[in-house]
Amino acid sequence: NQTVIRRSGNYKPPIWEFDYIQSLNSEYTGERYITRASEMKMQVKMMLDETMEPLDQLELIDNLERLGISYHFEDEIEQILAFINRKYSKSKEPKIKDLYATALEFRLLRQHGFNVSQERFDCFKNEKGDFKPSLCNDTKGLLQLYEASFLSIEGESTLEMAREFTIKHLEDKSVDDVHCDPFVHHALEIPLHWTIHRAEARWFINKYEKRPDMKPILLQLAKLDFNIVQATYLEELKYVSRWWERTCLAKMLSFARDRLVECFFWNIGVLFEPQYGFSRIDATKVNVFITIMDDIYDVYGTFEELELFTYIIERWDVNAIEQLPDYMQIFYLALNNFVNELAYDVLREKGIVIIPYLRKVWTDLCKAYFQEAKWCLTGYTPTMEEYMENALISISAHVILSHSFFSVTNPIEKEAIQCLEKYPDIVRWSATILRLADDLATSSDELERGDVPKSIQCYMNETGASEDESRKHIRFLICETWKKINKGRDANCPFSQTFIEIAVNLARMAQYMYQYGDGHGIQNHETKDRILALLFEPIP
Ligand SMILES: CC1(C)[C@@H]2CC[C@@]1(C)[C@@H](OP(=O)([O-])OP(=O)([O-])[O-])C2
Ligand SMILES: [Mg+2]
Ligand SMILES: [Mg+2]
Ligand SMILES: [Mg+2]
Ligand SMILES: [Mg+2]
Ligand SMILES: [Mg+2]
Repeated sequence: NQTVIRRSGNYKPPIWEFDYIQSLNSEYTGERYITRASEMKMQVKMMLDETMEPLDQLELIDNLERLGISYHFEDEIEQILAFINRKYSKSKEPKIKDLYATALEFRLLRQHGFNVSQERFDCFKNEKGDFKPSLCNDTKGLLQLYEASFLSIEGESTLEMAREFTIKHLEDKSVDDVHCDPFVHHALEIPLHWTIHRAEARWFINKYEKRPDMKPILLQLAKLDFNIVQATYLEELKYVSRWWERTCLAKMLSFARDRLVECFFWNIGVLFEPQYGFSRIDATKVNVFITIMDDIYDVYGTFEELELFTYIIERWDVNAIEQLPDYMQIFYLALNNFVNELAYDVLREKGIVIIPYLRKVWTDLCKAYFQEAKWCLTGYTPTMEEYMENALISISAHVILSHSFFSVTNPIEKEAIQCLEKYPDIVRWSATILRLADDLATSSDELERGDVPKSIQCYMNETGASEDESRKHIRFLICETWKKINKGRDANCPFSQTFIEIAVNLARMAQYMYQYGDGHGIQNHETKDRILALLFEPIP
């Protein structure tokens, strides 16, 4: 047979090898730490009960959330916020005029699903309807108004104006005064509403320690809980790393990205609560299979091989495996085994057969990949609409979220599956942010190596915009999609709050992973440092 020319992704080997991962141990797995943490949680529960002043309650809740320990006190927090929400709507006394308190209360209520109106900020506008310039001296208030503005939905002009007003004045501060409040730099990097819990906790714990009003019990519980949860993650990582080693897929498919730790890391952003360990392990396997399949289509497979592979996957015909080239045979069998194992666990625990649904999402993914391969082969640049219709599938969010849905949902209701199959809004919006954040970070390398034109290039081709203008437009689309996510929370799909949070966290994790370029494929030092801080190094 003629020599086949194959592209290469020039991917570097993994930073952390199997033996290193297996050598990792955390002291925080001991029973005594769990006991100690439970005692401290009781003290914090009492603190929540004894705090009566609304602003103190709001600040305590905000600190618990930023310290990463609010998930232990969800009921108490909901009760306090519901009371504050009821009280506000009834109270006759003049509304609080303090921007900091108003914005903090607004953000926390919106974050927890209370539909409070943006009109609360009208008292901070002048007769022209602009925010009073005098506010730009109130850094604390500006910061809270900035964070609150990211809870906006479409058409909320006051919050849109608040975002522009606060970004302008906060950027001026961070440029003028290098030693300005580290919270300003941190906020301008990523707004709170878009950050993942574990990353914010790791950063905020250090800052909280230096605060004059720091409460020692909160700091100690936050550190201990962070380290206990990290020890849980480490055991899961070692477990799934043994699975990965046993498959030998990294060796046999050496053209693909070997990124087990990164594939696991995605899941501490998406599904961080300790009790979801098995879901994180399965979700890591899903990410590993997607990453390899993506490289089979983007990098290594010849067009004929891809055509045959797509044909066989569409029929999910394991007997036809003989027709595939060796590297596709081993991959397909590994994927088939994984799908069957997951389906077996769900049948045993939840009494429902999910094989047809899993095969469908993998098939849809392959067809979307093959569509991109055809455009790449013919050199066709799709319109933005054509590209996005296909790229919302090829970014694999529906595969990731479908597996998570079956893993965390119990009982699994038929109408929820039917809603999931129709590619519901919450999945589409999460996919949109994942796709756009991915393209912003990975498209330059992908085009250099040879790949389908991505959203940036499609928009440039369609509108004549420059690359900078196109990237700005993509970032604008991410903001607009967040407004849909913010509104869509009370969508009438019968999904659990847990699943909706997972879908929203996938969007957050995408922006986090791609914040400084391709953190997944190129393994930039920011992602490496973050993995060390969140996964390997306990807080001292
Ligand atoms: C899990 C993922 C987010 C999905 C598959 C691997 C990824 C890290 C990313 O990889 P990429 O090559 O950038 O995907 P695409 O741009 O080729 O669709 C797309
Ligand atoms: Mg939760
Ligand atoms: Mg790719
Ligand atoms: Mg691809
Ligand atoms: Mg990409
Ligand atoms: Mg790629």
